[in-house]
Amino acid sequence: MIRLRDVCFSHHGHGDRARLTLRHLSLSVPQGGFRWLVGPSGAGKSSLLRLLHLSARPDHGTLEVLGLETQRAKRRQLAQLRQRIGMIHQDFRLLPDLSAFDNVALPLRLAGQAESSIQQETRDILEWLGLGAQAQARPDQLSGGERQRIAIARALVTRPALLLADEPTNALEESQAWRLLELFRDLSRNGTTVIVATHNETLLREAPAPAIILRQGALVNETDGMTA
Ligand SMILES: Nc1ncnc2c1ncn2[C@@H]1O[C@H](COP(=O)(O)OP(=O)(O)OP(=O)(O)O)[C@@H](O)[C@H]1O
Repeated sequence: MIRLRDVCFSHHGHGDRARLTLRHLSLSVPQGGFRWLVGPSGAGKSSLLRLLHLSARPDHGTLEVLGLETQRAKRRQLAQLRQRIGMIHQDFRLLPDLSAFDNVALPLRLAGQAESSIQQETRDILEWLGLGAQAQARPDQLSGGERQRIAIARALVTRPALLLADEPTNALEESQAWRLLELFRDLSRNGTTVIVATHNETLLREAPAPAIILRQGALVNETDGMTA
């Protein structure tokens, strides 16, 4: 379960006056729920994903992620919680000096998993995403779509309970985007909460699902089908 009550958030930049980026957001997503996250550029979609990924904290209000109220949680609880969250960043954030394989394996290594199962699971997900042949390539030797699929593999390899995706299809061909969407839906049917920020009109039109709609940091409404 994800629950926000009256959450406000501002970016505190260098010397700039902080501007309210998210305004009094209250919403909830049940475990296993799938939500599109939509709104014009600058509406606050990435900022909301940052809060849910525990990379930033609300200035105000309460934020519950996977049942844990984050403001009351201890540092260790937050670290454990973070290991249950998969995040696909808009700019991929791959480590440039590591191979595709080692980028994907990293969260499993950080979680202290046995090397034999790391090898197996990393190979499996790379194969599934059609990247078996690129396993030893570094990110700068890969295309944009391949890099995006590495970022997707890294987010999925830990089988997260919450998957957050920021524009995960923008470098993908249409057939790959549909395949990814099917995967997200399967994950959600199997109990993973999935929140996908997108501008992809085709996906939104062809795959109606409840949407969290933001405008200028405020929630417009949550719909049960098509987005506004
Ligand atoms: N690191 C930052 N420092 C200061 N302001 C920021 C920072 N990141 C985002 N903002 C501001 O916060 C607001 C919301 O940005 P955010 O990236 O969350 O929007 P978005 O809906 O994800 O946009 P896009 O669709 O273009 O990715 C914008 O006004 C943006 O300029």
